[in-house]
Amino acid sequence: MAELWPYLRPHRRILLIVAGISIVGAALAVAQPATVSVVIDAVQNGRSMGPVIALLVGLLLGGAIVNGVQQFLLQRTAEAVVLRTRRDLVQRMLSLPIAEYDTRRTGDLVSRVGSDTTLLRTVVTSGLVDAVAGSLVFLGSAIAMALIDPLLLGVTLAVVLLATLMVVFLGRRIQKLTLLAQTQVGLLGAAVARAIPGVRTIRAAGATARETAAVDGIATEAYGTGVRLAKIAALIQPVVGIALQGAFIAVLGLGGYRVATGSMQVSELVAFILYLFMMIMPLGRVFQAYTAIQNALGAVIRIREITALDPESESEPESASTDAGPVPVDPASPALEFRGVSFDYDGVPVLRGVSFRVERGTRTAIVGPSGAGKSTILALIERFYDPAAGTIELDGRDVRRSSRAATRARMGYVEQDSPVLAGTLADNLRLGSPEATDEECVAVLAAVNLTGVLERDPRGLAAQVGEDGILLSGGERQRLAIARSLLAAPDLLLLDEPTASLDSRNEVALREAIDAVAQRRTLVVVAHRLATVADADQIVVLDGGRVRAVGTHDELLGADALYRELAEHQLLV
Ligand SMILES: Nc1ncnc2c1ncn2[C@@H]1O[C@H](COP(=O)(O)OP(=O)(O)OP(=O)(O)O)[C@@H](O)[C@H]1O
Repeated sequence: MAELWPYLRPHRRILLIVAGISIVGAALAVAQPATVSVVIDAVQNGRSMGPVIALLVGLLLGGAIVNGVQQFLLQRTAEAVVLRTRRDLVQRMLSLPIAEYDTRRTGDLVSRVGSDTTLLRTVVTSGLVDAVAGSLVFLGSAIAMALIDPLLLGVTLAVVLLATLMVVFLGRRIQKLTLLAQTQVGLLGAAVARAIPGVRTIRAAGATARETAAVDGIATEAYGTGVRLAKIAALIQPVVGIALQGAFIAVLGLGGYRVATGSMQVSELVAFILYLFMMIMPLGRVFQAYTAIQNALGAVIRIREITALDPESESEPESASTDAGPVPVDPASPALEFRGVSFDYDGVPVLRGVSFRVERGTRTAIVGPSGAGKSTILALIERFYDPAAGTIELDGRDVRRSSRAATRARMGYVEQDSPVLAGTLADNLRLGSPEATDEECVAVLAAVNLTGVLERDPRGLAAQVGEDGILLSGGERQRLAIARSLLAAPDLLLLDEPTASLDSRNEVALREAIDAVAQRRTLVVVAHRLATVADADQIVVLDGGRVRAVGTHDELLGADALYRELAEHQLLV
């Protein structure tokens, strides 16, 4: 319960109310056998039965109504528990440090939000409150039974204890197996999430059958675990059944003997047997509750694995005024400066002592062989990761002295390969500037030569771009992302050129889009095509994580062998 309490705590008031209602329901139920006993006595002694029967009907009806209200409140609370857990989970999932997403599998994360949270529902509906009410009914019945015949009660409790021990033993196994089953559902999600975006590659490689078999294999394993769970859950019902029957037979035999010898009244035996049912029926529910809790605990382990992770840390701004307004900018300071920056991905060195300056309003290109660390430089400026050594300054100020949100708000960033999200053109444009008007959206699309995309679909801005923007070409995706940055009008734009080769028309369109954004702002482009950067104010040549040379195209052609080689490959000389 200690593990589950944090999820139930926000709903404790309504749960308390439901527990109160269920106690009323339990009291109404406990009163029924006693009333039946009074009816039997009345029949035996020829007294009037009218009022007692009316009372019995009232108890039955009242019990049914209370039960209905309780069920509704419980279901509603259960949904609220799931909603809150999903909210917390998604909020944490989207704010983890970027490095966390490098190693986690999307499908598995999705299944935690969808499937694991659902298991919390049953704790509330079939579990918790029933356990409280069930225990009370159990206690009430036990007291009533003790008053009627303590010996018969002793026999009953011995049987019940045996059943409880077995259920507790089985419950432990249920928790372990649920965790395994949910992990397998996560793996299944991950396998599907891998296959769907890669479906073109899989189809082209003729690997559809093998991929299907791989997913099928995981689904079959999940089935196997489900069956093992079902076997254990199936054992619980018969255990409770045997307890009921065993206790019933023992009580009937012993009680019948005592009635025959005259040491017990028939009405007492009938009432005792009714209490016996009343005691053991909720026991079935208490056991079910115990199973549901064990079940949920398996899922909670997976939910907590994410919610226990620290979100991306916020640097302490130097003073309260830092985030309150724009930072006073020293006009002499460069827009961006790297000073001896080194960085590792999980111990693998990627950047070593990188230093360069980017003056305000200029265009800087970063070039170098594949894997040199170019994209990593942009990731560090965006503060997706922090350097292991050295500093990065924006407007003469160490970025670690401002909050990440404030730093990011001052720049635009266009990712290399998937800078577009599923949804419409308008959704993508308004991602960073939700208040932009349709006219502004159309204008930025024109600025990056995307009017054609707007016109070819009658839905215009409401046209869908497909998963990861698959309905657009590589160049169009990049230009749409550039248009998005234009809308937010940042001072500094970081642009990671697409690695995919573009046809010459798209390349010209992309270059024009870059020219459009370069006006009135500082631009840092990771360039894979030197044609895009030949007219940059400065070019930083990166090789093996180190800066080899910095200069203009013409300077570098003469001074740097690697740059010259890259340029020759691209027929620029
Ligand atoms: N998230 C990551 N986790 C671990 N290693 C990474 C990660 N991203 C990149 N790397 C590694 O860091 C090195 C530099 O990668 P980076 O993407 O910065 O290179 P790049 O110069 O932009 O290459 P390209 O021109 O091919 O895009 C590569 O060896 C790459 O394998």
